[in-house]
Parts: sequence; C-alpha cells; structure tokens
Amino acid sequence: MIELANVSHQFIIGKKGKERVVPVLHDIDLKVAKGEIVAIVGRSGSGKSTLLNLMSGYIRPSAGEIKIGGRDVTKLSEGEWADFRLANYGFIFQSFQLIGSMTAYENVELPLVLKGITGAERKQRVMRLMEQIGIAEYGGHYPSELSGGQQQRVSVARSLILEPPIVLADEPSGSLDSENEKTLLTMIQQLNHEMGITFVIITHDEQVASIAHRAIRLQDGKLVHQSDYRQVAAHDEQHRSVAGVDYIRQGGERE
Ligand SMILES: Nc1ncnc2c1ncn2[C@@H]1O[C@H](COP(=O)(O)OP(=O)(O)OP(=O)(O)O)[C@@H](O)[C@H]1O
Repeated sequence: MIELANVSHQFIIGKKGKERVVPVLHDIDLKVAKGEIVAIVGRSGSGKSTLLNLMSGYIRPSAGEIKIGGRDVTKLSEGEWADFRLANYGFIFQSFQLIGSMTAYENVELPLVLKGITGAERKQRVMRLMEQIGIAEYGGHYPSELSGGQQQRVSVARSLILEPPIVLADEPSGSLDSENEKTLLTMIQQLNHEMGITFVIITHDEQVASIAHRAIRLQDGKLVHQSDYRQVAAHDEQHRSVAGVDYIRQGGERE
C-alpha cells in the first residue's frame, strides 16, 4: 500500500549565499501493507513528521522513490498531489484542525463539498457517519462548544467521510485525557478491523503504539527498529476491506 525505497531527505536552510544543508532522513526502506496499523515512534527531532509529510506529498524526497497503491508518486505535480490526497488519505491531527466558524456537521461535510458531491447525498453520508462515530447530537455545535474528545471525534469523522483507504495521524491523542485517548484508540482499532483502513500513526505514547501491528522506530533520521505487535494475514485484510465497504454502504448493518 505504501512503499518507500531508499528515501532520504534534507532541508536547505539559511539566507541565500549562506545556505546550510540539514540532513533529516537517511535511506529509509519501509513497506506498509493494506490493512496494517503502523506506529512511527522516536524522539523529538528524529524525523517522524518529515516522514509523514513525504508520504502525503507535502514535501518531496531529496532521493529515493515513494509508491502509494503501486503508483509512483514521487513526481506528481502539486495539483495531482491535491487530487491524490483527497482520494487516498484522511488526516487526523493532535490539534484537531477543525474550522472554528463551521459547525461540527459542516466540518465533516467539507471534504464532500470540495469533491462536488450533491446536497442530498452529502446529508445522508454525513448523518450516517456522525451516528456511527457517536457525534450526531453535536452536529449543530461549533468546535469551541465541544470537549477535546468530541472535537477529535469530529475530526476523525471528517478524515473518514470520503472513505479513504489510508489515514495518517500525527499524535492523534496528544491533546486528549486518558479516557478520551482510550475511546479514540478503540475507534481506530474498530475502523481498521471493520473497514480495512490502513493507519500510519506518529506517536510518543506507548499506549498508542501498543494498538499498532508494527512500531517503527526512527533515530536521528534512520530506521533502527521494527517490531511486530500482531500478524496481519493477507486474506483477512481482503475480507475486512470488502466487509468494511459493505458496512458503510449498508448504514452499519454488518453480516
Ligand atoms: N521545514 C523545515 N526546514 C528545516 N528543517 C526542518 C524543517 N522541518 C523539520 N526540520 C528539521 O528536521 C528535523 C526533524 O524534524 P521532524 O519535525 O520531522 O521531527 P519529529 O520527529 O516529528 O519531531 P517532534 O516529535 O518534535 O514533532 C528537525 O531537526 C527539524 O528541525
């Protein structure tokens, strides 16, 4: 699903004429299979966010190749990346990144508006997903009127509304108390299990890493350790993916 081969990245910083090269990632080889939950762990400054930004096309690798779903994305233009992100990725952030002037409902609806989905279908899909995630009653609330846990659930709903195959999460529970963290982690496991969504999660938190099938440790921009938490059988992935799509389409009635 996600393949990085010999990926390196360096930033160029400083004023013109006095530029300095800051090497950040070195020869990263990484494969994330469909239906996996992969945690990226490592100390501050080890390159975790840079790795996520490379996977999502916000920055280009200085060297190496990145393939998503078999497609070489290394040379996509900005416009092509924007379309590719909309079709393939959902994003969850530590700071939720909800739009404060929009209600919870409108925040969840926004990706459908951007994709040009018509009003009636939008309403049906937003209502169904908000019910599934347990936030339907907050549809008319603005983000400032919601607790941190409720805001995070709204942002999870927004990340899933286009049914992306991959969700990238950057410290998703970093602003949550332990109760809300537990709820979020259970939700991620369910979404992975029922819909076959692939998750790549940056985290400092062992609790979060423990729900992953694999934890990848970055140290000074190098991949130093991968540990298997659970095995993901290929035929299970296939089954979960198909069952998950049915689950959404049938409004929650699973076989
Ligand atoms: N746009 C940039 N320009 C220059 N240097 C950058 C840029 N973004 C990140 N860096 C540098 O790259 C290194 C890795 O940063 P990155 O944000 O990927 O680390 P991280 O592991 O995600 O850290 P944290 O856990 O603190 O978020 C750091 O030394 C940082 O200063």
